[in-house]
Amino acid sequence: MSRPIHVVVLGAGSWGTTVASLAARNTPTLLWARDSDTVAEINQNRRNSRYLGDVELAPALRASNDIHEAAHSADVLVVGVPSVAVRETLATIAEDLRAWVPVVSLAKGLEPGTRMRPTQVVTDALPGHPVALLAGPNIAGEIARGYAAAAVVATEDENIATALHPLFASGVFRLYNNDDVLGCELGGILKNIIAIASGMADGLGVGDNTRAMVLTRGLAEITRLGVAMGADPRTFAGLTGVGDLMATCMSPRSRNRRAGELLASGKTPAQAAELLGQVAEGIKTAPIVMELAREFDVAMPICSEVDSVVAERSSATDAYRGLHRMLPDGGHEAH
Ligand SMILES: NC(=O)C1=CN([C@@H]2O[C@H](COP(=O)(O)OP(=O)(O)OC[C@H]3O[C@@H](n4cnc5c(N)ncnc54)[C@H](O)[C@@H]3O)[C@@H](O)[C@H]2O)C=CC1
Ligand SMILES: O=C(CO)COP(=O)(O)O
Repeated sequence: MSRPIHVVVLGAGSWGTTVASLAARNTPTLLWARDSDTVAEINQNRRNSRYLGDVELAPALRASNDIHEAAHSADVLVVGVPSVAVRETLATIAEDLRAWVPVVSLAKGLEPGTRMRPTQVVTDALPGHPVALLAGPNIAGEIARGYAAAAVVATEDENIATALHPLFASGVFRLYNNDDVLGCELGGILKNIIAIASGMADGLGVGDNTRAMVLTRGLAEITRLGVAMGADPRTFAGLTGVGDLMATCMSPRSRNRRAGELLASGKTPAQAAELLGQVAEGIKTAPIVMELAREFDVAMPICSEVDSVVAERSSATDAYRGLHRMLPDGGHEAH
């Protein structure tokens, strides 16, 4: 009988823990957490209360503090740390990982400085390892609680995608394949910025039509940049495009949407990040996306407004000027 595939997940935040718990229902799975209290809580109480409250994790899930031992035991490695930490985390374990172990990226941001997508960073840090992306409308807290969802395994090698499915899928977590890694990854990265705009809209109390306009025009600018960079336009109509945009812009659990609400209430980006206590990738990604917009000569007016707010050049109210409620006398309501 063949030995089961061992999955190792690096990063025990809300999504890394959720994906590890999904995998642990299918195959032996080890979750690396840098915090020893988190390791103890997962192993003893099947909880990661800092990130997932009272959610009960899969009984078979094990956690460890030892990143080297964890990486050494991996047949499949999942990277669940924020985008800014992907390179340094993988550099730590480059010598521990066996040859050809596939690496699955969960991150939805761009690396400051290089402007690389997380799958590009993986290839750079671990040359020779097949790389895949897991993306889609996947708010961690809901999936951890067992609500149904779907995601896309994006990789250029269909055999790898097919081999990964049984490790993560369940009756309520459906997986699809897509070989447009660029389009799938950009959809997940760029929607975070539109979600900040959507949160600002909620915070300012604009109408539902106004918010729908922002989402629809947001999808248009995501697609424009993606196509200019070489992605397939059809990808943006799927789960990793409009699907993830809808979930993130509408969910009260989305950290990016909540960051937008906090900015609308007058908090600075630093205060918003502090209050969230979890990563909202769009805050750091917005200026990098504007560099790409300039390089590819693509108009991205909504991302530009969000970039101005997170750089503290303007306020959320400024960003929504012209989109406020018109009063009977023809004036505009000030927020
Ligand atoms: N939470 C969600 O619903 C989803 C999140 N994602 C993406 O997954 C990635 C991870 O997000 P979350 O788990 O939500 O983040 P989180 O903020 O909940 O947790 C981040 C984890 O990474 C660790 N970490 C942070 N900086 C680190 C560093 N320098 N070195 C090592 N570990 C570090 C933290 O200790 C924590 O365990 C992000 O790129 C996010 O956009 C993708 C889909 C869904
Ligand atoms: O990417 C996500 C859902 O698919 C998570 O969004 P937030 O990071 O805004 O919570």
